Amino acid sequence: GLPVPGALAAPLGNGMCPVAMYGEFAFRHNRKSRYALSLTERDLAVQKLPAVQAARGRVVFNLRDCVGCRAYGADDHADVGAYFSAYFYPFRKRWASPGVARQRVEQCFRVASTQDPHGNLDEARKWARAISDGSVCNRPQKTGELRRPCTFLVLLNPQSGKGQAHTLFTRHVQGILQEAGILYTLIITECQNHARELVRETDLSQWDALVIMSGDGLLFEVVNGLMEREDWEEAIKTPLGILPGGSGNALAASIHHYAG
Ligand SMILES: Nc1ncnc2c1ncn2[C@@H]1O[C@H](COP(=O)(O)OP(=O)(O)OP(=O)(O)O)[C@@H](O)[C@H]1O
Repeated sequence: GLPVPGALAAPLGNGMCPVAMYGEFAFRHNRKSRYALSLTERDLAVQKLPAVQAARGRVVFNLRDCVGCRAYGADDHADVGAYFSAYFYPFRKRWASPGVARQRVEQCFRVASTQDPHGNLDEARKWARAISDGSVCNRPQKTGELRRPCTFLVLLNPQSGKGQAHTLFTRHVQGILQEAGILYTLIITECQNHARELVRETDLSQWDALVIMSGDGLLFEVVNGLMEREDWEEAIKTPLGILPGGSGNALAASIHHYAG
């Protein structure tokens, strides 16, 4: 990015945090307009240029709502530009129903400050790293240092609920894991106690978290599997996640409600 221009730094920040990075880019799918990006510890402000009036054409994304950011080169060899995409899930008003829900917003920028594709890619990577780091620092529950890449074991019960867990995973979860840069192994349980036995025997050091996509029953099995291990005292500290795949999903609903 460009050096932070002193005169712009204060108004573009959120008033509390100084601007850590500043750059001017186009959107991936609209190269005509240019946007000023200001990254602070808390948020990413996107200001359409020229900034005629404060707060017009300006959108601020909270890094707490960001699941990840990745950088990549152009598909087209004739394009010297590089790209970075940030994935946000802010609360937005629902369409045609009351209340708010998290909705996906992808912001994809084109870096073309030089004629050198490698230089542009380095710049895009710097932004992607800074935005990803910022999103991790802003998570409500900090679970210590995250290993990169982070690796999950996902246990999915294909029979749970109306038998739609696998479809729901493919349609809604897979993409978010990719956006967050999380590697995962998906195990589809074949019968009762499959997950319990697997968790009892597996080398847990391979996984940063165990994610259950099912109802309460499969989580119950996984907790039992962890407690049946010789190293249960350590094993039970493995972070567990639950994604609603069952019919009731009472536990998933309350955990996600309290986790925001
Ligand atoms: N492939 C499978 N075939 C049959 N049963 C399975 C399979 N995999 C897991 N199970 C068992 O199915 C039981 C019910 O699963 P779970 O509670 O997760 O779903 P559910 O009953 O649909 O959800 P909810 O608790 O929300 O009503 C669990 O005890 C689990 O051991």
